[in-house]
This record gives sequence, C-alpha cells and structure tokens, in this order.
Amino acid sequence: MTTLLNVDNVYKSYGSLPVLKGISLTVEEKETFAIIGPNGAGKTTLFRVMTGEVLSERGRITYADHDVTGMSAHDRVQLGMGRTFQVARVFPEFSVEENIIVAIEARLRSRSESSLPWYRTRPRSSVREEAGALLQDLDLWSKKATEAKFLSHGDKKRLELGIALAGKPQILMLDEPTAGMSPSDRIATTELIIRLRAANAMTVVMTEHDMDVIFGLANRILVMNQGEMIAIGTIDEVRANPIVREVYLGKEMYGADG
Ligand SMILES: Nc1ncnc2c1ncn2[C@@H]1O[C@H](COP(=O)(O)OP(=O)(O)OP(=O)(O)O)[C@@H](O)[C@H]1O
Repeated sequence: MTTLLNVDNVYKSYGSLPVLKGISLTVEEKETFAIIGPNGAGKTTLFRVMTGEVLSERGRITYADHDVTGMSAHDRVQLGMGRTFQVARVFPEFSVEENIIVAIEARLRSRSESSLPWYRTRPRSSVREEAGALLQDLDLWSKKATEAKFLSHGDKKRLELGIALAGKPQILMLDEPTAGMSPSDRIATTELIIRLRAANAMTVVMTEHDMDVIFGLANRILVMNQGEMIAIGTIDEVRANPIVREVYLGKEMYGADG
C-alpha cells in the first residue's frame, strides 16, 4: 500500500481553546478513510487542516510526497485534492450542465491542458462530451438544463460531487456528504460514491455523522473526542474498542445487543 496523505502530530487552537491536540493519521491510496466523533470533537477543523482552509500550528502534512503543511487550499486542489462542503457550493444561476462545464474548464486551464482564455475555449465539444458523461454517471442528465438553485438538496449535493469530480482529483475530500438528506437520498448517495470511487480509482477522506453511510463506505475510521484521537482502525477494530464504546457511540453503532 502507498500512503497518499500523512498527517503527523497536528495541533490547532481557536484562541485559548485547543481543538486539535496532536492528531496523526495516514490515508492509503484507494482507501476510504472516515473521521467521526461527537459534536465539537474537532472533525471539521481536522478536515479543514487537511484541505488547507485552516493551517495547523504544529505538525506536518504531506500529500503524495509534497509537504503541504503551509500550502493554500487552492494549491492543494492543483495537486489533486478535490473537495465538497457541508453546504453544497454551486453556481445557483447556472444550469446543472454549465456548473459542470465551468469546473471542467477550470481544470483544463489550471493544469495547462489549454492555454486559451476561457471565453475562447468554451464550449468545446470535448468539454460538453465530458460533462455529459459525468452527468450520466451522477444521474443528473435529465436535469442538465435546470438552474442549480431549483435543485433539491440531494441533487445539489450530487452536483457538487460532480463539480469536485470534474477536477479529476486523486483524493476526494467529502465533508458530511449526506448532511440534511432524507434516508432514501442517503442510500442513493452512498451507492453513488461507491460507484464513482470504483470508476475513478479514487481515494476518499470523509467526515460523516450517519453510521450507515460510514459502514457502507469506510475502510478505516478515526474516532475523535475533544480534539484527541480515541481510536483509529478498521470498522471492526473501532467497534470493538472499549473506549469508543464508553465515550462515544452507544447503541447506534452496536445495535440492540451492543
Ligand atoms: N472558526 C472557529 N473559531 C472559533 N472556534 C471554533 C471555530 N471553528 C470551530 N471552533 C470550535 O472548535 C471546536 C471543534 O469544532 P469542529 O467544528 O471542528 O468540531 P466537529 O467535530 O466538526 O463538530 P460538529 O460535529 O458539530 O460539526 C468546537 O468547540 C467549535 O466551537
């Protein structure tokens, strides 16, 4: 196995509040790694430290052999780290298809696959074709002409996933991909991520509250509590961990006999 992302002894405080107290983890190529924990545990802060939206005060982060510790979020995206947000970020006035096209064009420009300015490249037929294929994969083809602001919550999250995929990331960072979704949308989104992950040979890092989604997707899990790591391992290892049982998850994780 090849390590793609390495977080080594990372600390972060907000004012006098320590939020990350020495977090270390590795994410191996093609695995899905989930971060879980109760509210306020520090999951989102750790996620942001990994994506570069927040810089850590101590520790080191490497991604594909690059030291990215002090690197901006934008530069990390250029290296192949794609991400989605808890609240989907799409261009509301653009159609579904235009949102995807803009994202593909951004990739083409930033990776020097095209040297022309955007207004001279669009809409190239190859870009339209790529957008069409992605929309089919996302089951959004029938809504391609719909303005994004009119999409349901689930479809908006799906579109945001497509925007991230249009950047052809090597690692996809998903911040609560099923937040606010109905149970049926959650199942559909889990299945979609499984499908897209296989088709694109992607590594995934995610935060998520829903245990069914975690169990459906993750290979390994980090459990956090109050800025600390309380367990890290496979689903079975984490389930069997007595500290996790005591501190955090309770019945939901173990079923009625747990
Ligand atoms: N920008 C900020 N400024 C000050 N305090 C913050 C900031 N962001 C987070 N915090 C605090 O840091 C702690 C950890 O927050 P964080 O959002 O990382 O936890 P979380 O595990 O993602 O929680 P949740 O499950 O509720 O999203 C909380 O006490 C929170 O109030």
